[in-house]
Amino acid sequence: MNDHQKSLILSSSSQFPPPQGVKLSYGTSGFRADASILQSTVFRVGILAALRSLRTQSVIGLMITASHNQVSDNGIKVGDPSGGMLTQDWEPFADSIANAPTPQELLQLVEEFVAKEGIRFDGSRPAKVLLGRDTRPSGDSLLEAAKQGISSIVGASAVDMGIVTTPQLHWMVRAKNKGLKAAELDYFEQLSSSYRCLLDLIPNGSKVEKAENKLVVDGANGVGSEKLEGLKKSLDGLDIEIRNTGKEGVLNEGVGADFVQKEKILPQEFGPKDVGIRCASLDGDADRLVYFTLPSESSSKIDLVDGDKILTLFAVFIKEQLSILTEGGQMVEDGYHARLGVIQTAYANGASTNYLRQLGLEIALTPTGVKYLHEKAAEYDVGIYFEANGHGTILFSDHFLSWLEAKNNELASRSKAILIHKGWSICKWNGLYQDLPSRQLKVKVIDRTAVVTENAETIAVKPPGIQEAINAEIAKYPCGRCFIRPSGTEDVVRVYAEASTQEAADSLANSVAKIADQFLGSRSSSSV
Ligand SMILES: CC(=O)N[C@H]1[C@@H](OP(=O)(O)O)O[C@H](CO)[C@@H](O)[C@@H]1O
Ligand SMILES: [Mg+2]
Repeated sequence: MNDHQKSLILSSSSQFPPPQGVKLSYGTSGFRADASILQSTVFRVGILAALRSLRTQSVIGLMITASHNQVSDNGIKVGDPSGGMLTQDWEPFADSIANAPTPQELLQLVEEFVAKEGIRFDGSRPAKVLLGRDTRPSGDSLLEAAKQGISSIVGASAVDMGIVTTPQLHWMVRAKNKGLKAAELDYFEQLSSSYRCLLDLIPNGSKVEKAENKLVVDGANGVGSEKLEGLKKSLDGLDIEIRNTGKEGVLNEGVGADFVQKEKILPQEFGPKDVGIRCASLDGDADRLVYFTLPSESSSKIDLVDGDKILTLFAVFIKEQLSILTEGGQMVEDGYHARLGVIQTAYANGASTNYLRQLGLEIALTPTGVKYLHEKAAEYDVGIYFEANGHGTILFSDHFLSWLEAKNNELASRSKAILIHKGWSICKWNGLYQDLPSRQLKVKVIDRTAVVTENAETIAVKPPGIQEAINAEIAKYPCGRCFIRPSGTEDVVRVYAEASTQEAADSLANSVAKIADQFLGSRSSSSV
């Protein structure tokens, strides 16, 4: 690092003093806090992104969003060259620079890290960072802070992709690094043409009834609604109505995937007229999707088709596809066995895990957060991961894809039979298994980091004695399951409970919330 570079970091960072008395950490999905205290953090993550770009000699993504959090919060997360999340190896550096009290200390941390990582400033391939943001009003000024951080690294450039969804930004970063077209229209084109390819596998058009074709989407009053409007234009034959577009309501307030999944009631703007119709909810940055239907006009209680059910549908379908390929000993002939893995977190409904296990699937459990699930899924030839709240995707290994390409003709002619065979409605899909009743609570404690967990967050090892107290409660409930963990996106401890009836799940969650209060010191608790 030359003197010019050092003085650039010192002078620009003096414009962004860190907030006093606050310790931020790169949580489940980047930094999140009240937007008013994030300028300095976002500026510093801008520096980190430019360094990551130099280190990987690739384009890096920065997304300014607080997803499902309330509108006054914001946050920032880094996207790695592959389109995934920032490698976890860099998170300690993110934490340390975010909390460095002075420009001099910040510079020292950067210098040490640059030396450790062997980052070179020879100008051969300058840093490039793609920036995206959700619809939060604080997004504009945080975007400026990120740009300032990026331009504190000599030669680095920031490309503003505007208001985009989180999946769009990840896709754009990946496409850029593969030398492919990476504009928003290219994204829509890829999604719609892939969808058309799937439909083309069904001879004589779709078997789905006209009424089943209608989909009403709750856009969470966020970015997803506008983007879905754009995508709709290139999607023929799908009858999509979008509500909660943000023109009137407030982001994530009584709307969106997080609300729907945790409250299990209709979001705003939905009502008795929607009985029996297939509905879906996105979250604030449109990287979560859950489906639901309203079974009866007399109540706003919904039948939820959550991330676990989406995962199950994919798992059933892909397992069938793989077994077709095995028929006739084809895979054996090749000496190749594709490994299919299903990845869940402790929040997965126990009934889904049982169902998947009965199908003979290999199931892995990771801590909460896409970064953990994605990493685990990448260990398989086909890795399917979903959080119960609707984050997820399917990963195919390069090896599997090239093997599949070689078998292309064979697969195309056989897979038609499977799709015709299905022709499922949302009710049929939902009926794959019955969810166990569950309840989530948040407990506001004095210091949530006092809770330390193990075994994919299913056991609290600190504070001492808390797990024993929780176990004693669980033992009182048939089919009871319960765990606590500190949230990585909000200043709360989360309680999750499952039991054989809703009353029992509620009561177990409430008792364990009280235990959390007693051990950790409460600041008052609330549901969901
Ligand atoms: C119980 C729950 O839904 N937790 C969510 C939530 O994380 P917490 O660390 O629980 O606050 O936000 C994450 C990011 O959106 C998401 O990945 C995760 O599943
Ligand atoms: Mg989100």
